[in-house]
Amino acid sequence: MTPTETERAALDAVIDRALELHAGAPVFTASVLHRGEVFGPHANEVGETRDPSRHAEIVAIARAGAALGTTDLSEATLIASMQPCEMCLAAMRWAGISRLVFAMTQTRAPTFFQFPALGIDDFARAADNSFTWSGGHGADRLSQIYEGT
Ligand SMILES: Nc1nc2[nH]cnc2c(=O)[nH]1
Repeated sequence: MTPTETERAALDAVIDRALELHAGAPVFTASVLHRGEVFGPHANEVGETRDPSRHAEIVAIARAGAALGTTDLSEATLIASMQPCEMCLAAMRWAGISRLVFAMTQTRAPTFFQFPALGIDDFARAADNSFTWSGGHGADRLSQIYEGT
């Protein structure tokens, strides 16, 4: 899948936000792009909420759904600084999102995944390819945050 210009612009903003927030520990950011409107960037809220499920993508999906008054984000694209983890891929699917664009990849930063034997291709296949994705865009800008961790 080739990201649209709007998706690339939203990804650039997500990357910028991660770099702004970065102060040592890895930081993750994500947005939901829905009909040209960007919800985000939002950061991971695991630390402040003490909730291990509060990944940036979950926050972005929750905020977009709340703002739009729906759980149906089937017209949206999920945009993330890091390849979404297994939990976030499931949340994306529950929201009906079928387009995904991200920067850093599991291949380059494998430590952030709980099921390392499974790659995103495996998840797409297991979901009957009901979502398309494109990753690695701008990943070099984030190598200081995620690589070598
Ligand atoms: N993609 C992603 N990976 C993570 N690993 C730990 N937290 C996060 C997060 O918020 N997003």
